[in-house]
Amino acid sequence: MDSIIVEGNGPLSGQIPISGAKNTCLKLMTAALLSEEPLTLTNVPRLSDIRTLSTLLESHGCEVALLQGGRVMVLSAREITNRRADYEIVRKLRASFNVLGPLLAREGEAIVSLPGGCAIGARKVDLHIMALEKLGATITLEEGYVHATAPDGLTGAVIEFPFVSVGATENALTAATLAKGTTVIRNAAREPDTVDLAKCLVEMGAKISGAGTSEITVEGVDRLHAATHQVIPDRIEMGTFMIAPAICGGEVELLGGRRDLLEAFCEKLEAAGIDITETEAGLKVARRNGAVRAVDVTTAPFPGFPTDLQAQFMALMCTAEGTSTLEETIFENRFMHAPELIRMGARIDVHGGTATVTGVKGLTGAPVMATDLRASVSLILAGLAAEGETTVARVYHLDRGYERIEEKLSAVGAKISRVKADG
Ligand SMILES: CC(=O)N[C@H]1[C@@H](OP(=O)(O)OP(=O)(O)OC[C@H]2O[C@@H](n3ccc(=O)[nH]c3=O)[C@H](O)[C@@H]2O)O[C@H](CO)[C@@H](O)[C@@H]1O
Ligand SMILES: C=C(OP(=O)(O)O)C(=O)O
Repeated sequence: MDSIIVEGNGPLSGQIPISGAKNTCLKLMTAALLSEEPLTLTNVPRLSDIRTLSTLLESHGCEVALLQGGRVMVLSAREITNRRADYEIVRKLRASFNVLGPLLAREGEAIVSLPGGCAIGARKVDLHIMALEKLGATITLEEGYVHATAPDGLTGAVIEFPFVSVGATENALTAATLAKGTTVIRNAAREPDTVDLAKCLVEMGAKISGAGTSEITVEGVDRLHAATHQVIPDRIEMGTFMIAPAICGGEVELLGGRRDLLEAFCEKLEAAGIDITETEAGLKVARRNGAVRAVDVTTAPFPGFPTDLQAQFMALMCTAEGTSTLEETIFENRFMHAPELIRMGARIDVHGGTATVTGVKGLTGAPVMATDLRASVSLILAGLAAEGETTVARVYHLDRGYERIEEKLSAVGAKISRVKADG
């Protein structure tokens, strides 16, 4: 397995282009299963998660063609040839569980393995199942697979989630597009990913209103048609790279960056003393002088502070002036980066869902282990701020979600390189 080597860095300067959003693109790809006609996606990120989901879609009979060096993807599901989503693929990423809604809505049956993804908590699927049952599906759990049937099709219903689930909202949304009648999804996720999915479904002919609010209404239609849709910028990649100049000093412009996708995070970064300016090309982030201040953070569904940026923010807080409290409310096991940061000299106490971070004068490079996607990148950020060399092992997690990360960070002056497993 490859490793990444990072050396402590001075100020960064330059531009980083932001790729299309992984978590959005994956859900858009599942929508292709709803129609016999092709869905063309542009601004597709080149990531292993995208390749893994392509393989899964191909296993259902969907043709996946990549154009323009992988930036454009044409998905044609003329015919569904297989309704079973295999454990060997689904275990690799959580989003693959979202083939369930589209397969069930189109075929009246889907057999999908319980998902995997980052080991950051129990990550149940009861809300997905509840939502599809409301739409009239019969669901059983058979040897690790969710078997859903609706031989006469799905029927619109009121689905009320007890708390926000991005994945369950999206499974309900895609399934409801082909259900008979009206579906109302209450306490729906408001994440930009969900809004972009709804937008794409509308472009495919679905009748959806209220996306971006807590109540989404879907009028079922008989069929969806061809569409072309541009994937929104990756707000998590953007937030990650905003931390780089914050932790090293300097000024970096994020090309294609959009503040509206990350308002809560931007406010916390500003409270820590970082300058953020909207430019014509995106967002400029600078730490011109002075130390970073400690700031408390609580993760929450959108528009709150994203759980996917908690690890990176913790890396920043490790060298901030003062003590900060980071509360993780989405996942019960998402502090796996803390022990690794401690190896680099950080002072962190974790109690349940709360981490208390006391800033230290400097971190020191160390060999560390990447445990999940966002944890991996937090170690790279910490490595950029540390004295000496940090080797981050097991970086396959990183390649799931960050496109050409060494290239992008090197371009702004970071000392980062990859050691290939085969030498
Ligand atoms: C609300 C939230 O921030 N969701 C994040 C979550 O989406 P993802 O869709 O993976 O997770 P959910 O939004 O569904 O999960 C939110 C919470 O609900 C729980 N749950 C979920 C479904 C279910 O059927 N039963 C259940 O109990 C989960 O265990 C979790 O504690 O991880 C993604 C990848 O890190 C992030 O991009 C999303 O922003
Ligand atoms: C945790 C993530 O991915 P997954 O849901 O596939 O584990 C992520 O994108 O941060």
